[in-house]
Amino acid sequence: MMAQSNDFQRLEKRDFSRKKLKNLPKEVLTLGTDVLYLILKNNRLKHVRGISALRNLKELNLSANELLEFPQEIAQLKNLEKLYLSQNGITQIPEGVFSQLEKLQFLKLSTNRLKELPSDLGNCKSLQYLNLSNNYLKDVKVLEALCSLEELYVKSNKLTELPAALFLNPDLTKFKADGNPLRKPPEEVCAGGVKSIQHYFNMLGSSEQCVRRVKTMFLGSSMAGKSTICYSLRKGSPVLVDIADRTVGIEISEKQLGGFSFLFWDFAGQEEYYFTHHVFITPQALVILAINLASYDVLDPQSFRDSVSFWIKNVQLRVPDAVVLVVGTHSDECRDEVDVQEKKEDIDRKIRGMLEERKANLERWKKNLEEDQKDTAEFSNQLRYLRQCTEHKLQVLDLLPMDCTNPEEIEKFKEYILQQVQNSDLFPNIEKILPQLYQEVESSIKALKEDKDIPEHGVMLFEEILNELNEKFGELDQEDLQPILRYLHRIGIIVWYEEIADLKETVFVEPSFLIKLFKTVVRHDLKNQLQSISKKELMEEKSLKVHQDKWINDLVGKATLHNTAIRVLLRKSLKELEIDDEDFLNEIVGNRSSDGMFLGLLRQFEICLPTQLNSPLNPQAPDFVPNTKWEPSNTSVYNANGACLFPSHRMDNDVVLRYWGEDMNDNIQVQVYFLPEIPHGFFHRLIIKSCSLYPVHWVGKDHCLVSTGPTLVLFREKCLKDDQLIEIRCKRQYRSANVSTAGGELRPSWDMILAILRKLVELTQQWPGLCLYVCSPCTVVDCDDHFAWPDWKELNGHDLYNIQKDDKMLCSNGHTHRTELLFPKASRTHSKADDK
Ligand SMILES: Nc1nc2c(ncn2[C@@H]2O[C@H](COP(=O)(O)OP(=O)(O)OP(=O)(O)O)[C@@H](O)[C@H]2O)c(=O)[nH]1
Repeated sequence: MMAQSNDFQRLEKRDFSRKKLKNLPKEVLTLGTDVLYLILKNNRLKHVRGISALRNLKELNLSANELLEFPQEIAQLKNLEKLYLSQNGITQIPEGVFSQLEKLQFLKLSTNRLKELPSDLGNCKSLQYLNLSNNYLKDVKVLEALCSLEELYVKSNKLTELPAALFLNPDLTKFKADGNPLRKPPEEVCAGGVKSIQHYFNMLGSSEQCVRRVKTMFLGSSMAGKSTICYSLRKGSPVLVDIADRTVGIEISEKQLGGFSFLFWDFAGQEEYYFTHHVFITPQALVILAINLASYDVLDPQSFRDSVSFWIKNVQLRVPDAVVLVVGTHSDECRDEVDVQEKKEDIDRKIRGMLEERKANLERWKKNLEEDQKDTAEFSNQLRYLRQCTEHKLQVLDLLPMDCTNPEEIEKFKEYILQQVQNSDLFPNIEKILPQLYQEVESSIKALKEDKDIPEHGVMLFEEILNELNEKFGELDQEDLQPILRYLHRIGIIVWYEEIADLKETVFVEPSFLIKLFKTVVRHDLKNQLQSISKKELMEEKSLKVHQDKWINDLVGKATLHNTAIRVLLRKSLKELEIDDEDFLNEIVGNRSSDGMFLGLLRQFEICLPTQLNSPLNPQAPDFVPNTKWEPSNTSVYNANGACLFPSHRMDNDVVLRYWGEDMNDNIQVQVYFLPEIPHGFFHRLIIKSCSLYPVHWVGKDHCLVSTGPTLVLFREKCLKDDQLIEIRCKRQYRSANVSTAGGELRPSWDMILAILRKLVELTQQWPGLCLYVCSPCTVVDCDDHFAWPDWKELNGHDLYNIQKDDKMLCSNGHTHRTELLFPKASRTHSKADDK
């Protein structure tokens, strides 16, 4: 009975993916009415003539092919419930197809070249899932009629407005629209989810306002003159900033100039603050890059790297669609006009060179892929992805020399900025439509700060803000305030982590206070800070000199900072900020039995890794080694509960290499290449993310080792022939001869590698300008060929084990490999597909 039903199912469901098909083979066309599910993804199909013969099809998967025209015959597949057409080059959908597909529930059309939708798409009354992301759509009004829609994705299109009626449908619960030039509702409202959008449209009904806001970020090395320009623009005349008033972290302010509202973010130049940038650097921004011309040296390549290219690459990775105004400050301190001109030309030329180089590198990657056509599916997937990367265009304007002490030049600079933001080629959509209430709440919060109705640190309970605002607005309730605060958080005016249980009641009305707090532990001179703790300060946390010595030793030796030390340092810096409200201090600092808000924030920002201090009974402590007798490395004088590991403080890889040993040729290996480079701080965050999955881990400077049971996985930063990459390696476990050596044995290794890869890909979301290339190298000595991973972009939510079907793979130099050593692959006996 069982066998019969399996046969029957096999007839119903046919999988022809990755067969390098250019036409539908006879074998498919003659399947007739028996087949219900047909998978043709990852082929090279340009058309599917004859498909209408498969009249009973319920599911058709044509994703990742080379279709340029929508296959009209699909209109005759009246039983179709699921249709996949993503990753093709379809430019147009004819009218009259979708009105025929009454049973269609699922439609995936992402990553095509659609500019318009057919008007009869609205007739698909059964449609529950629709994905139109990565197209060129300007209008989705037709979707209003889709009354059963539950999930809708329209990311990365050209949408400026969303139809309000779409959100009247109570079933629509999942919606994503990032990467669109939206004005109504603005992207920041959409990021808050369907409920926020519904609230926005409800509020808009009564009144609306047009806001022309320019998010302006001042970047550049320390002392370049960022604060000077920012303050001077605000005041309208030169403001000389005292060195003692250097920016700590970030300062946020707003200024009305020529009908535009400029929201200024003045970032501190010191590298220590770099980790906070991702919180504030947002899409569609104007970046003012300050470069000190007086100290710039045309002959020293390091000078360009430190003061220009580091920052441009940073912006390019984080905000690939930004406009960068380059300002050469301190021109008055240069030798003469000729010197200024020479430096200007040098910087402009080198910036152009840099941007060209990135383009050329992408082209080189593309060419490599084109030459390497051995597996067409992976080739076209990677190529499509590279094409997407090249679509981002960072615009860097020529350098403007400036003497920030000269009132005329400040005035000229103001005019220059206004001229640029009015240029619709550079800033196509500065206008945003907002309900009046959103604006009113924003200005009321500002007024509360100015009138000192709230404490200077700006840390408030949600309830407190609501009460304060209610005095003004009367009937404002929680449901109204939530989406508005969500929006202000996305804009960067406040910080509110509503998704974190411990923080959801707290709103940071002064985001810069948060960064000042981080400065307590994120600093180069942390050791000096620990040394400077006084006896009295130690006593407050019931600590002794001997503890202080241990804190210093553990910081230097293990890059860990004890939680008690953090509490002492934090208490000290809060006092320096003149915060003496004891309840508030306790809430932020915490105590021996409860963590305090600060530790939660450190975790949220992924600045450090919470770890346990050594304890004789704790096999989860950092130096526990699997399969060996557990012995504590020392018996701590201090047995408080926890500490934080700062990967950036690690100086070498000794501890990692001690447990890893030698690299072996039979290691399972995956390489992830980064273009243009691995972002600053990326690897440390990857360590923090990965180690939180595996409590047994060892952290080094640019190596990290994680383990579960006997399985060890190493990942490290590397540079190979000028290319930067992260390599993930796993040691093979060899079992006794009577155990099958089929793929199942490799599953624990692949599971760990995939877990780290997933974290890596998750992290790259914060750098939309980054290009990745994922591959497994040929492991034969001296062979430099590699096997590209076709589906790494689908790491989340897909079972990669079932993707590769062949048992063996051949590299271009003729070396044969078992597929399960190169890709996650289910063994024949364990394949889920076979079970189905
Ligand atoms: N002579 C002259 N001095 C300038 C000019 N621009 C800035 N300065 C001075 O340079 C010093 C540093 O300027 P800031 O504006 O604080 O520099 P910053 O880039 O904000 O520095 P960080 O806060 O450390 O990131 C201050 O003393 C300014 O007065 C300029 O064009 N000419």
